[in-house]
Formats: sequence, C-alpha cells, structure tokens
Amino acid sequence: MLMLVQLRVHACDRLDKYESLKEEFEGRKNVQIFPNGHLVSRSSDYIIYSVEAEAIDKVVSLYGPSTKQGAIVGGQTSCKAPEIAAFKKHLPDDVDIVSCHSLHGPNVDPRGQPLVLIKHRASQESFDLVERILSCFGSKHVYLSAEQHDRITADTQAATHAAFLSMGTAWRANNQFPWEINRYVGGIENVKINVTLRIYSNKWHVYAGLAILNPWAKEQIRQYAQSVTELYKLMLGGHREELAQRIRTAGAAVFKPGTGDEDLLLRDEVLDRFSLGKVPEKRMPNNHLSLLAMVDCWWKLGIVPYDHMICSTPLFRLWLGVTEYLYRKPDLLEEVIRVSVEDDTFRSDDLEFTFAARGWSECVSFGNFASYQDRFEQIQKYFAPRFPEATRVGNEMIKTILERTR
Ligand SMILES: NC(=O)C1=CN([C@@H]2O[C@H](COP(=O)(O)OP(=O)(O)OC[C@H]3O[C@@H](n4cnc5c(N)ncnc54)[C@H](OP(=O)(O)O)[C@@H]3O)[C@@H](O)[C@H]2O)C=CC1
Ligand SMILES: O=C(O)C(=O)Cc1ccc(O)cc1
Repeated sequence: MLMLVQLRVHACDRLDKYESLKEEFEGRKNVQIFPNGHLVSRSSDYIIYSVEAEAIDKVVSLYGPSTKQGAIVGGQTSCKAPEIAAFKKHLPDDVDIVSCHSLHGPNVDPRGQPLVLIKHRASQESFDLVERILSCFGSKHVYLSAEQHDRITADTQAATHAAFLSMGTAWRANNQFPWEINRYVGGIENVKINVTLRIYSNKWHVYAGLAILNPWAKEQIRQYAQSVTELYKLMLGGHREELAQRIRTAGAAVFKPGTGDEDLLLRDEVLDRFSLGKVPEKRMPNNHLSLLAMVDCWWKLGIVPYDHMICSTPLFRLWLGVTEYLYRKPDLLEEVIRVSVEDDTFRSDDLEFTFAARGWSECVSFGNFASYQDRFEQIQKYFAPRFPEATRVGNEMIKTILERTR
C-alpha cells in the first residue's frame, strides 16, 4: 500500500514487515514507513492499494474506513471488478476513486508502456492530480472504464499466460530444460523459453488474480485448451486437409491484410541472440501447437488482437509478434502443417502440452487460489536454478525487441 502527501510518500506493508521495510527506506527523507494502513490512510491525500487481487476486499475493508476526508483512492490490481466493488463497499462517500494499472511487469522500462487510468468516481481536479503524480513514469496514459479494462486485459493476458504456463508445465512433466535440447533452441523458441521462465519467476498471485477474478478470462482460457485439444487430435489422426483448412481460416480471420503493424515483425536473427543454450547449425522444424492454438482461440472468440495494442503488455506484443511471424510466412506455415501430421518427434511433448492446457483451464474454472498456487510453485521450483540467467537474457531480449517495436 503506497500513498503521497504533497511530495511525501507514506507507505506500509504487513505489520510483520514493518521493521524490514523501515530499514529498506532508512535515510529517504521523503518516504515514511508506517506499521499499518490505518496510519497511512488517515494521513494521505492519494492512496494506492497495491496488494494481491485476492486480498483486495479484505484489505480495503480494514483500512478503507480510515481514509482521510476528501482523499483520492485507487488500486493497482490487474482486475478491476473486485477492486472497484471493494472501494464502493468500504470507502466513505466523500472519497474519490481513481484507479490505475501499469501494463508491464518488473524490470521493464515504464516509459512508453501503457498505463490505464480509470476515473470511476472523481472530480476532474482529483483525476488531474493523479495523472500529474503518475506522469513521473513516462508511460502512455490510456483512459478506460473498469469494465472496458477487464474486457481488454482478458483478451490480451488470459490465454497468453495460459499458453506460457502450459509450456512450462509440459517441459517439467517431460523432465526437460528446453534450452538443453537442440530442437528447442533458437528463433521463436527463444521467445517461448524466455517468456515462460519470466512468468514462472514472478509471483503466482499476479497470474492467479487476473485469471480467476476476471469474469472474461475463464472462457478464454477454456477456449485455448479446447483449441489445443482439437488441433492436437487433427494432428494425431493425420487429417492434413482439415487441419490445414482450420489453420488457414483462423489465420485469415486474425491476420487480415493491412492489420499487421510492420514494426511487430520479429526476425530469427534478432531472436537467435537471446538463447539460453547454443543455437544449433540446423534448426529442427516444430509444429508450434502452442502458436496455432493461440490463433485458433482468437478466431473462435472473435478477437482481433491488433485492436488491443493500445492496452497491451510487452509479453502480449511479443506473443503476437511470433504468431504473426509464423502466419505471414507461407513457407513456414506450410512446413508447420507438414510437420504436424508427418513428424512424430513432438507427439509426447504435445500430449503433455495438451494435458497442461486442460489442467490450467480446470484449475482456473474451479477458482481455487490454493490449488493454482500449488501448481504454479511446483513448476517454479523446477526452473528456479535457471532464473538468474533467464531473467538477465529475458530482460535483454524484451528491451531489444521493445526498442525495435516502439
Ligand atoms: N508484478 C506484476 O507484474 C504486476 C502486478 N500487478 C498487480 O499489482 C498488485 C501488487 O503486485 P506485486 O507488487 O507484484 O505483488 P507483491 O506480492 O510484491 O505485493 C503485494 C504486497 O501487499 C502486501 N499486503 C498484503 N496485505 C496487506 C495488508 N493488509 N497491509 C499492508 N500490506 C499488505 C503484501 O504483503 P505479504 O507479501 O506479506 O503478503 C505484499 O508485500 C497485485 O494486485 C498485482 O496483481 C499489476 C501489474 C503488474
Ligand atoms: O506482460 C505480462 O503479461 C506480464 O506477465 C506482466 C504483467 C502481469 C500482470 C499485469 O497486470 C500486467 C503485466
């Protein structure tokens, strides 16, 4: 929880973290650490709740009633429906509500990245103050309602994260570190590996919150799992014509002529630089089930991902970049279709990937945070020894690609 009084910042964590947080900010004259949210709330003019989405109702119910008269309150959780509901339920009526959401994760330069601002219940003066305070990030401000925010972020984040979570689950199930296997090194594979490790090195609650609490996310994650399953069955059955037609129909719906942002095109030469392993001389073809299913899912849900660029995260832009790379290269797509039915090198990987996508979808549909945490942390533990290196390479990759696609 964080807030500003004129140019002073008042902040707190949980009571048991009070001493360590105080120590961390020792000597910072404009930052004052308090033992709890009551003390922060009663002394601040603008209050940001930056807590786990699952906990927002409980935390606002505790400290909301202590909000200073006439203050402005907002939150930074990734799903706004529960956040706004908590504010409406627990904040006094004389308090304005302006929420925000930075659409990027840790270690990303906030300059130029989208920052959503939600003027839910506020005077123009309050809104302008929030905007001035947050302008220090240098982000691109996007003005949305809470409902528009949840709709768009579900479209960009839900199935994207499901794809990467499923890749990590499948690699672990097959006891693989993909950068150690020739067929998984280089080009598109580097994006898959670096982004998957990036997600698993983050906190589980960030992904659980936006998948479980966003009303639109469940349906999208379910469709992603269904697309994976149906495409895999077509591959297994050797139904080449049906598979090719489905892939092309989905591609035509998503990548309409003229909808592609030229800047997004990613090239192997760039991507090859960001490998955790040694790039082999000869690249082994892959059927890219995870990418085919993504485009199939967008098509089935009627999502045109380019419509959401204004409100997209770096990982979404990377993911869209690699799908576009595949679908806009007819030779590569042709090879993918051929490999899908003729080459069984990937059958067992794809089987585990299919199970994983279905497993994540079920987990999200049950809405159980504890089982999400358990699944996530088991896989996190498996990859943990490689996080320092993966984070370094992944940060470099994201920085380079974002600079090129700015
Ligand atoms: N990380 C990311 O990539 C992004 C995260 N977000 C969202 O921002 C929010 C914060 O995320 P992030 O900073 O990564 O997560 P963290 O887990 O680092 O921060 C949440 C903090 O809130 C504290 N907290 C929980 N309850 C209380 C309480 N009663 N009083 C005071 N502090 C409390 C937690 O303490 P404790 O650890 O002891 O539980 C923790 O330190 C989340 O809603 C997340 O979904 C949005 C965009 C990107
Ligand atoms: O870029 C992504 O999708 C991330 O994984 C980082 C992230 C996570 C949660 C958010 O609400 C916003 C960004």
